[in-house]
Amino acid sequence: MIITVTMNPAIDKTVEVDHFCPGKLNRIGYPVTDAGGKGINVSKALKKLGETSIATGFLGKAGSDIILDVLSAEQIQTDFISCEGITRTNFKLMELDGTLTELNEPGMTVAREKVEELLEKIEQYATKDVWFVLSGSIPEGVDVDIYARIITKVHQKGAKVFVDADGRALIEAIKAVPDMIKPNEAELAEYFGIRRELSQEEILQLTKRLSDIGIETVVVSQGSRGAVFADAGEEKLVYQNALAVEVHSTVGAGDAMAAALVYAKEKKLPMQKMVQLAMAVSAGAVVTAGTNPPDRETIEAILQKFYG
Ligand SMILES: Nc1ncnc2c1ncn2[C@@H]1O[C@H](COP(=O)(O)OP(=O)(O)O)[C@@H](O)[C@H]1O
Ligand SMILES: O=P(O)(O)OC[C@H]1O[C@](O)(COP(=O)(O)O)[C@@H](O)[C@@H]1O
Repeated sequence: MIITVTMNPAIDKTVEVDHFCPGKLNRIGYPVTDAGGKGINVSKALKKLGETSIATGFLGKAGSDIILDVLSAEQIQTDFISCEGITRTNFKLMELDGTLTELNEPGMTVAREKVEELLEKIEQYATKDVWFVLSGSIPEGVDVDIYARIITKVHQKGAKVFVDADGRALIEAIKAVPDMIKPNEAELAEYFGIRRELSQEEILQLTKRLSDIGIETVVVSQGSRGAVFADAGEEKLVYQNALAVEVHSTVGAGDAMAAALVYAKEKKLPMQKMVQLAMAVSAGAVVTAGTNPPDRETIEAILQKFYG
């Protein structure tokens, strides 16, 4: 069983523009509106892979219907805690050359008792057959070490944890040694306090350093440059080029990759299959408009084309 936890869901509005001109009037077409937030995207991508999950976390009362309607239409089980406030809207501008500009709102403020409610809920779900997906930013009112607290609690019950976060939340989560993480290049650099672009050699070295902490699977995604995979069962790091596909929207590509990774772990697939699935599902998300994950046919077609 996979439980996705989204502390800060979002209604994503993605718009494709030829070229975005900062400081100028930019007229846009109709945006694609999606139910987003990292864990929610993972649940949606898992569904396309034929895997069920339960989506939990916090939802701001205003705007929650948009997210709940989408998840219900996709037959994804939900168990959110309703909070006062507005579910945020995040704006994404996709340019023809593949540049993505994101404007993410901070989200609602969560009351202390709601945090305790969520922790209790999560503890009840935790058994040795469960993978938790802790993904995305932490809203106001929630301590930044919440992911670390959850990891420690559910590990005691034998559950496994995947974390996709940035900044302080990632630093704290890593202290509790999750089972799998997927930082992107920028998050990797930030974690190690490096304020410049990393060379490929450095990315490999830093991936290895994270793996040496004891995190079973470390994947560093590098956008159009591909990804590096480190798995405790394997001696070598694996680097994969991104698959050459037509780019429509890179929003949600990281979450699609996260879904493929957790799916592969849950199904105990060998590393090579995990790598191929992660590359194909994330490439599929890039081909698909807006935040949405690729459908099954798109994934199968990409797997067939690139891996035979
Ligand atoms: N332009 C692209 N072409 C092909 N694949 C891509 C492209 N951008 C992203 N991907 C795929 O999606 C994965 C995740 O993208 P990335 O941007 O690194 O994640 P995040 O959204 O978490 O920052 C990449 O490792 C790659 O497999
Ligand atoms: O919680 P955060 O870090 O603000 O991220 C939320 C945003 O990330 C997304 O989940 C997309 O993430 P990726 O592009 O990394 O897959 C959007 O749906 C959402 O707007």
